[in-house]
Amino acid sequence: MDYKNSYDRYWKRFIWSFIFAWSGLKNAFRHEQNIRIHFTIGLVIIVLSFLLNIPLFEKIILLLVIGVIISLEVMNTAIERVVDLVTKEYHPLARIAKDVSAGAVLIFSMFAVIIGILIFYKPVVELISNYIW
Ligand SMILES: Nc1ncnc2c1ncn2[C@@H]1O[C@H](COP(=O)(O)OP(=O)(O)OP(=O)(O)O)[C@@H](O)[C@H]1O
Repeated sequence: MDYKNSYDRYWKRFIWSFIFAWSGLKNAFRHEQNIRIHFTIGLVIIVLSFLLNIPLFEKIILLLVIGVIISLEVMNTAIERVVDLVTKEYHPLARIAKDVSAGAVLIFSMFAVIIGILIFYKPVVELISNYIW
């Protein structure tokens, strides 16, 4: 019976952790413009990858990159909230924490742009040349 109880507790905790995570995502999506922008760009990229017949392996890379960027944005939001919780006053460490956290998103976004150009360059050039000739 003890085993049964702890099993139930384990699954309840597991399910509740998803509910809490979903609630955090809803909050971040509602309040963070950058997350909405990255989400929209991600959707556009996925639709374009189907329209331009991008190979499956490259589609998987694009999905991975989009997932990492949105996750980084969510993590950046969490750091911003913790900093705001610690101090509402101006503090050089608060500035550094927020700026460094935003810097992490910026670095990956720049690599994402390079990956996007490498993947889309050839199909887009082919599409344009087919359209012109
Ligand atoms: N408590 C603080 N002390 C010092 N500088 C701060 C503080 N809070 C914010 N800043 C600076 O202001 C910038 C903008 O911060 P703010 O929290 O307004 O926007 P954000 O970090 O982009 O968050 P949000 O996306 O919610 O607007 C930060 O990147 C940081 O440089």
